[in-house]
Amino acid sequence: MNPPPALVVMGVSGSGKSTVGAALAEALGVPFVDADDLHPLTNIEKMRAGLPLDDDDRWPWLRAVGDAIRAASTGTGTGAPATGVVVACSALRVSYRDAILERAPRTRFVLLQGDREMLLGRLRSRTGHFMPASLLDSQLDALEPLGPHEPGLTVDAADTPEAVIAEVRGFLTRSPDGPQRIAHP
Ligand SMILES: Nc1ncnc2c1ncn2[C@@H]1O[C@H](COP(=O)(O)OP(=O)(O)O)[C@@H](O)[C@H]1O
Ligand SMILES: O=C(O)[C@H](O)[C@@H](O)[C@H](O)[C@H](O)COP(=O)(O)O
Repeated sequence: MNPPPALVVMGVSGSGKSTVGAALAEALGVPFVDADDLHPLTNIEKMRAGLPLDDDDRWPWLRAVGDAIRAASTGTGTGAPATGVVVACSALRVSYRDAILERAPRTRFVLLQGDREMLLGRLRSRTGHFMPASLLDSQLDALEPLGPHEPGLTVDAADTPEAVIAEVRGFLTRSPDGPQRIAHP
């Protein structure tokens, strides 16, 4: 049997990746990985200083994210059985998602899409995080929505985590196996 697919909960800063991703992993009974924890310190310091990351900053990080997904979802290198995994990762551009798919081909993406005002409100009231609200616009500029040929689904970032979990469960039931390409609205 194929191992369960990996899910990447993606979107701009403040869209709820960490919150929804952790709740989704718990609901599905699989491990959760926050890609924020895979950034090199130089990336964290750059964002903390209010500077957006560029491709050179992101490629090594995305490779590490892809490797972590492959390891967790197949058990490779961990000695653990394949369990599936949920990862919170911005994965803003198609090319970034392709880089993840190269390493972990059965990954599906869950894009949390929200409007700027809501996201800004969330970031301004979030405390204890390195990412300043001033970087939101650079994130929205970089974001490329999921295309019709990408595997995954787009959901409303304003929904409750429970509602997103229900949508993802429905999606997994409709396409339980393999890297199907799902049409997006
Ligand atoms: N679905 C949601 N509804 C209401 N608030 C949320 C939701 N998801 C996240 N939040 C809140 O918004 C802020 C940003 O969420 P977070 O998960 O850190 O986003 P991201 O990981 O995408 O940057 C946090 O303060 C979090 O509590
Ligand atoms: O590609 C990037 O520019 C960063 O990875 C960024 O998108 C990511 O969102 C940060 O890690 C901020 O953390 P939060 O998304 O948790 O705010």
